[in-house]
Amino acid sequence: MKLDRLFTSTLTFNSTTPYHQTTWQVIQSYIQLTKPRIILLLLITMAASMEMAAKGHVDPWFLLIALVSGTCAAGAANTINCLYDRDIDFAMERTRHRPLPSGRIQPHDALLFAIALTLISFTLLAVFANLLSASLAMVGILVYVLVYTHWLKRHHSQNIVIGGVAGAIPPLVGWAAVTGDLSWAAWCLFVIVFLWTPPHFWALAMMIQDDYAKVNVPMLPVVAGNETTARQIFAYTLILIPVTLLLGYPLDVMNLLYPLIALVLGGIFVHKAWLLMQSPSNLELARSLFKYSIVYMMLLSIGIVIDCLPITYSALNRISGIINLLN
Ligand code: HEM
Ligand SMILES: CC(C)=CCC/C(C)=C/CC/C(C)=C/COP(=O)(O)OP(=O)(O)O
Repeated sequence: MKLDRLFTSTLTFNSTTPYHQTTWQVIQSYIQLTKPRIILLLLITMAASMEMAAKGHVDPWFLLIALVSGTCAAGAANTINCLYDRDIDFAMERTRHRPLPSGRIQPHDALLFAIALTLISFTLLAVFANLLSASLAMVGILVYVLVYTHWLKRHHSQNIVIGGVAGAIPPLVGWAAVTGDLSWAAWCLFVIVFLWTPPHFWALAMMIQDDYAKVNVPMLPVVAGNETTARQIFAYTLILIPVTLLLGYPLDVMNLLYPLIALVLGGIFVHKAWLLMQSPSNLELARSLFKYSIVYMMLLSIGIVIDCLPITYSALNRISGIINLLN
């Protein structure tokens, strides 16, 4: 597999079919190319990291600029992934209607779009935040494109474990943008997203493994079967819970609310993974786990933000004051 596939305008399918579209349809196609729903969750993890780093005092304009930069970096990474994978995307039912395989966007236009997004992202972060956060965003793009998409996705069943590093980088970008460096707490958030990725993706891969098998992508359920995949999913969710609690103790960057939220959300995650491990061929359980993985990461990040807000801190102080009075 060569990287020059990014620059060739045709592959094994007809990607140059003339396609008539209105301006709004063209805009929609470009937005689709960036996989916007995935970006939203990436941004939520990044925002949580920023609030944690600033103890709930991030300037709203700075937050906005950082999130726009994050959107551009992730959008660029996803666009290049769509460009590289347009042959297998054409062959799979789930992805056949994406802008490149369906011919709504031409490969060279997608490449220019990705380059523009990359430049915007780097410039915004370098100018309004710092060079460390800008460089980390570039590392995110490189890991996703080179390590995951190019080297691992089509060649190794642990592709998404190592490739998951890319999806875990936005919290590092967020923390670095606020503080100019990286602390243990930032790395802890990185590890949380890293450990969350295999259960998130393998649950989905169990449902769509026939598609992956058809295009010879060695996702774990295709290569090792549902039983092994469900066991590995369970192991990752189990390790995830204590790691989420590290933010409370010993890192001490969270108050009391966060550990409670992390325990409840983690308990549900492990329970769902346990049920799947008991019946690995039950794809309804896999679907439920995949959907919950998204809710989990969203609520955990929101939990971090709420816990960091000064208003939560003063409310908790007031409650503990009342409890002390009652005693
Ligand atoms: C290497 C790591 C990852 C892989 C291989 C992966 C793979 C996937 C795939 C194949 C889908 C289905 C997309 C579709 O149907 O078009 C999906 C959905 C999703 N992923 Fe991931 N993912 C990864 C990491 C992440 C990360 C780090 C996040 C955010 C923190 C994330 C958030 C989401 C969300 C929100 C959806 C649902 C999108 C929708 O509603 O259509 N993913 N993921
Ligand atoms: C800081 C920074 C820029 C980080 C980039 C992080 C990033 C874009 C993560 C995306 C993870 C993801 C959606 C993988 C799916 O790819 P896939 O090719 O397996 O999915 P597909 O089969 O749906 O195309």
